[in-house]
Amino acid sequence: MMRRKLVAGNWKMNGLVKDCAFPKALSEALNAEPRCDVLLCPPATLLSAMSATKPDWLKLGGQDCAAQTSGAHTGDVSAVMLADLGCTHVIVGHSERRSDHGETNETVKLKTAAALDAGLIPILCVGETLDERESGQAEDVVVRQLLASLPACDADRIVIAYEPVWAIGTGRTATPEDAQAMHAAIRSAWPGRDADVLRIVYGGSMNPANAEALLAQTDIDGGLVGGASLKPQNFARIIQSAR
Ligand SMILES: O=C(CO)COP(=O)(O)O
Repeated sequence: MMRRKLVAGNWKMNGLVKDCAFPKALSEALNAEPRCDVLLCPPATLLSAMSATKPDWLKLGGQDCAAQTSGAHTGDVSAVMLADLGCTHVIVGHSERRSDHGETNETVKLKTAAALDAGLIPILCVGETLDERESGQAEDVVVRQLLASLPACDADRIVIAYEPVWAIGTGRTATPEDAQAMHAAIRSAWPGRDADVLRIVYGGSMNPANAEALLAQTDIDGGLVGGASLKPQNFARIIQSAR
């Protein structure tokens, strides 16, 4: 099964209006249209401006969405609002949302369902802590987290991001072999019969130096890139390593 790779940038809480020049700089750094899907998830404040100026091949996504569609939820942004701005994807259940905002698997499941209802492709994040890995429970923890956060869904309507918590922003990456083993475990745990079309991307200190080896693994269908997506040159080199 050939799954088209997806390289996504998660800017987290970084980026000001001046950074809307990023898509142009990225196009220049790439030189040619990418051979994989490329997604950028800037902060919600920049989505409208970027949506107006981005090239067609660059997809836009939110970093989170509310579980509800609209109403009295001060400060929240709904999946419908993201779709309205031209977003095609939204990250849900990132470990920073789980820890900063106390999001549970149940919350993440509702948000994932809201994204699907709005016609967005959720990028559902799962990952173990260092303690969980060192005590040999990583695969069990991740599979349990996935099944508890996943609403009924076809595999071609969702992306799973495996992001080991200990690898996020630490400069410490999972080895290609460990990441491959986890991605294979996620694929075997997929509850539907369509697991072969499920895209599973890796996140956690992915950079231009380690991307190629990670992306060459059979079950690694792309990357969710934090820090290295902030500079057009770095992000372009990761995109170029995805074939
Ligand atoms: O959390 C991440 C992407 O969602 C990964 O962040 P870093 O690439 O900065 O480690």
